[in-house]
Amino acid sequence: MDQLRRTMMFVPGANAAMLRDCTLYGADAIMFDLEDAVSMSEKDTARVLVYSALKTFDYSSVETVVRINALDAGGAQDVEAVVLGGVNVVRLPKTETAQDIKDVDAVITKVEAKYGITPGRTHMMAAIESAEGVLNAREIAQASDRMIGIALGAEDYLTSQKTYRHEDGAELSFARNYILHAAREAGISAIDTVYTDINNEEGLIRETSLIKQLGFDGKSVINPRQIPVIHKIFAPTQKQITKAREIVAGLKEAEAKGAGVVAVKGQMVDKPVVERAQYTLALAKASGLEVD
Ligand SMILES: CC(C)(COP(=O)(O)OP(=O)(O)OC[C@H]1O[C@@H](n2cnc3c(N)ncnc32)[C@H](O)[C@@H]1OP(=O)(O)O)[C@@H](O)C(=O)NCCC(=O)NCCSC(=O)C[C@@](O)(CC(=O)O)C(=O)O
Ligand SMILES: [Mg+2]
Repeated sequence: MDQLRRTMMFVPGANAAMLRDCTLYGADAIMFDLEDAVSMSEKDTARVLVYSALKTFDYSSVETVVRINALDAGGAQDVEAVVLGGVNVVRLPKTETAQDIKDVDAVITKVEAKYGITPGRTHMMAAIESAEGVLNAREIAQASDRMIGIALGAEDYLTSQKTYRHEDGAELSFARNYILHAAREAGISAIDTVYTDINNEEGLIRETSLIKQLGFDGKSVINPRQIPVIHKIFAPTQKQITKAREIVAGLKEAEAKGAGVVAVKGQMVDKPVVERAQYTLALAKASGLEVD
């Protein structure tokens, strides 16, 4: 299956201990932050620390992402440092237009050429954090071949919308659905926003269940305690795994008989049902569950 992105954990770039220990908690991706989790006075230090961490520590068990600053606020230096450090994905915050992505793409292309790095090796993703960004999500998602995902940044987005987080998430409904459609149209990942109330496990479960139901690939997280909660919700249940196995076996039987459609325990099984079953089994396997 595609790269698992159930959890993408923000790690403040100026915190050396967190940079060292962040792989211990089992997140699918680690997102080193050079933007809002770093004070203005620590921006240069954080850039150097993240570069050194990428060069020094073994992050091979995770996907590495760096949230850079805007290009006119130190972002160009951020890109040079982290592309040279070998990061997997550069995340642009507060993306408003496709041109924002093209501009960062051009800087990455220059840096890859300057240091003899395989062209296109560095991937990109966009965080969408404003009304303009949401409305341009389709063009943003397709702005570069480097794009692997788009994410909602709800804290900034809701500030721009003149509202705040509510329990039922109604205020995020349009942005979530639009971003998800834009990601699916482009064939890239859709990552939901952070849940900031770190001691509220019930709220995290409610929000994660909702975004999984919508079809998101995962969430940005800010604290290691959120990771197992989210992974548990994304893991298929034993009942879903059993059903998926029956469907895949049913298809094999149908193929052997030369039929395109078959009924498994009273349910019609055709191509989309089989694709979903195969995805369930791949997700179960990736979640470390027994599938055979
Ligand atoms: C919240 C808190 C201070 C709580 O700390 P506490 O220490 O009370 O937590 P504890 O649970 O006690 O920690 C137990 C152990 O885990 C270690 N540990 C904790 N967190 C860790 C971590 N993240 N990475 C690695 N290690 C970690 C800790 O060091 C300790 O290690 P040890 O001492 O060895 O036991 C801490 O988590 C934290 O700083 N989080 C990151 C915050 C952040 O990055 N915000 C910016 C991104 S959002 C944004 O910008 C909005 C957005 O832009 C988003 C979008 O765009 O998507 C939008 O607009 O919506
Ligand atoms: Mg933000």
